[in-house]
Amino acid sequence: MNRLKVGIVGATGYGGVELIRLLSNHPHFHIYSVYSSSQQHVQMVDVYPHLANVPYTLEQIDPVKMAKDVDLVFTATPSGISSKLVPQLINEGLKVIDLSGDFRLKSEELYEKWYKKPPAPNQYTKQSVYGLTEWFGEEIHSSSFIANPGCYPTATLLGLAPIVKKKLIKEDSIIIDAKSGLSGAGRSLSNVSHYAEINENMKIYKVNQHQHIPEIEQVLHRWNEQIKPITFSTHLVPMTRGIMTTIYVTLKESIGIESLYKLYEESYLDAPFVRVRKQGTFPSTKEVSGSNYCDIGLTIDERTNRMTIVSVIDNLVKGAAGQAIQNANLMMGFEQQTGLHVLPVYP
Ligand SMILES: NC(=O)C1=CN([C@@H]2O[C@H](COP(=O)(O)OP(=O)(O)OC[C@H]3O[C@@H](n4cnc5c(N)ncnc54)[C@H](OP(=O)(O)O)[C@@H]3O)[C@@H](O)[C@H]2O)C=CC1
Ligand SMILES: CC(=O)N[C@@H](CCC(=O)OP(=O)(O)O)C(=O)O
Repeated sequence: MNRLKVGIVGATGYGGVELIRLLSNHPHFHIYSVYSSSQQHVQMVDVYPHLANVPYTLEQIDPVKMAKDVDLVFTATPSGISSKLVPQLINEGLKVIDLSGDFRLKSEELYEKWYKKPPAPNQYTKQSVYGLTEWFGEEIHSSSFIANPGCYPTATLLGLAPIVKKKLIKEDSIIIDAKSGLSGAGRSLSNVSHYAEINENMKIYKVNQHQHIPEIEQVLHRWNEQIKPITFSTHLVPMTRGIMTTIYVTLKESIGIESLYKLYEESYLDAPFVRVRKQGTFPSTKEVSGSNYCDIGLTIDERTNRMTIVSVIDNLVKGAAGQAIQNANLMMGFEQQTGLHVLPVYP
């Protein structure tokens, strides 16, 4: 079988370089071109010395030429850039998986409010399918344009889906306490990601203003219209990769822990990348690092009737490049695991 030719825009960033790592093992996708807005005719090895044996040279972003060269493009570009670039790629007939937040929110007002940027043209946002693979697989399969989910929403929504869909929780009770490693902020340096600022430190940021709040609420409403606004806090922790979301919800009625485990296990029976942990155990970020897994642990506090759900992912894999490839697999009719059979890197 001829391999499908794919292109990567933003290959010099963390999402892009993770796409290169994972696609290098893919039996059906072949990285044909990598593109950059700032560096052309530069070899990838000169940007990333760890890619010493990778032959790619950065090319100019030219939608017309791209459409002649490749079948599918991953855009690992910042929000505000994808909104302008992706429509050009779609107009050229390319299939697109966009890793940014530009096409995830269906409401232009919400995008402007939370991203503080002009929204993408509505006709393209309407076409996009939200790529939370485990729950929207059928739509993804019949789509040619995916808005790949944010990293925090991926961990949060996979943790909440079974109980929200079954309407088991009080609708105004969702609190999400989330932590991320530094690579979640991308490759460009800021004061926040300065070693001296983050080493042996922990910081809360974007308090009640995080752009992933409306993304999470949009999906929760698809599952249960009665869900009320969530409380969602994000923290930077001194590690390179990983996201942990600790989610608190109040149950409407008391439910045995055995029944909850049964619900989660049944919900993810056909989801090879979601691992519901054994009762009484909780996942840590290192236990999924470098892999496409989302690991979930659960418990109920019988004194308060509150449930605690812990969901961990690698932000660059299941939170970005891995899920993007999982979606590309479904879109092209391959098994979702194709090319993603990697165990976590431990320790
Ligand atoms: N890091 C993460 O964990 C996650 C990131 N995302 C999203 O994925 C996208 C990429 O993130 P990430 O890789 O971390 O970011 P980085 O900052 O590491 O890389 C982004 C890349 O975008 C390219 N770029 C910048 N400006 C332009 C432009 N005007 N036109 C075309 N390309 C441009 C740059 O490459 P060049 O200069 O070579 O063009 C840059 O290397 C973002 O939208 C991010 O929000 C989503 C989930 C998780
Ligand atoms: C650690 C860190 O800074 N993480 C980033 C994740 C950004 C991201 O992925 O943005 P979009 O999903 O909106 O594209 C943040 O919290 O803003």
